[in-house]
Amino acid sequence: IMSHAWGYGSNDGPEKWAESFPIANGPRQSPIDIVPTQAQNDPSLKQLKLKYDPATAKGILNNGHSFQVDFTDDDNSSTLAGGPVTGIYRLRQFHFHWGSSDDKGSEHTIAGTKFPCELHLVHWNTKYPSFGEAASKPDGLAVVGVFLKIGSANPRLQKVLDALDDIRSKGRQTTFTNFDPKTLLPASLDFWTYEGSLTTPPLLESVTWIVLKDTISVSPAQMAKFRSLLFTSEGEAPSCMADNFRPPQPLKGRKVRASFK
Ligand SMILES: NS(=O)(=O)c1ccc(C(=O)N2CCc3cc(O)c(O)cc3[C@H]2c2ccccc2)cc1
Ligand SMILES: [Zn+2]
Repeated sequence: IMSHAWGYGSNDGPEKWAESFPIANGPRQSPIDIVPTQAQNDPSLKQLKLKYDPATAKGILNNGHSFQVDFTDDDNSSTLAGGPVTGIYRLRQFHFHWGSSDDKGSEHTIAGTKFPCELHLVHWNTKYPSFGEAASKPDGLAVVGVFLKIGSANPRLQKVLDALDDIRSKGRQTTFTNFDPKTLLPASLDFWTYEGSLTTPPLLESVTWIVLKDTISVSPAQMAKFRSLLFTSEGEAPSCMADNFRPPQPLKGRKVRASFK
């Protein structure tokens, strides 16, 4: 069968995904609206341990939905452990979701507040042989979410943003080496956590979400750089890559825990 081309437009966007991916209406879908006053502090949550080796950075790709920086994941050089997870998860890639204007763009929201951009660092559980295997298991993936807030220009984003000129259209990729994603994280690793899913098709319910409470800054000019990318391939009528976010999904009884008071 034709692989269903999904997107973020009115004909192929989040309101249509359930037609090809019925799990879109499942019990543990992401993102969600996080309501801090309803999150329960869990003292049993361990400190988040992120160990990233800049040498594992490999390339940067425009995949037609976002852009992602890919990492070599054939050993435990770049890993996540602690926090809400058991065992060791390997960093696979990071990517972003953003809006066409600064008043929207994030996938998770905080008591209804939207941020202009959200960073996702995707890790897979090494108890499984590969990312693809892990992606279909309930404890297969762990994604760290970081909100970007409009403020002063963030110098740590610059290397990523400068690479976007080479991957303007869908399918373009270029090498991207010697980059430490830890430089993209806020000072505090305080987090909320809940059991959820991929926020893009196939929407697999395999993600332990770890959403950081603190934000990192991004300037309006830097946001404009994100919006200079295209959803479309070279030769197609150009369509600006923006509003590539899924709206919050029903909590369906799930508990959100906080690592902090
Ligand atoms: N937003 S998110 O939930 O953090 C997310 C995490 C991982 C992925 C991911 O790495 N992949 C692999 C590349 C890919 C390409 C697609 O065109 C697509 O529709 C989905 C993905 C997902 C994916 C993950 C797991 C199984 C299949 C695909 C995507 C989104
Ligand atoms: Zn994402």
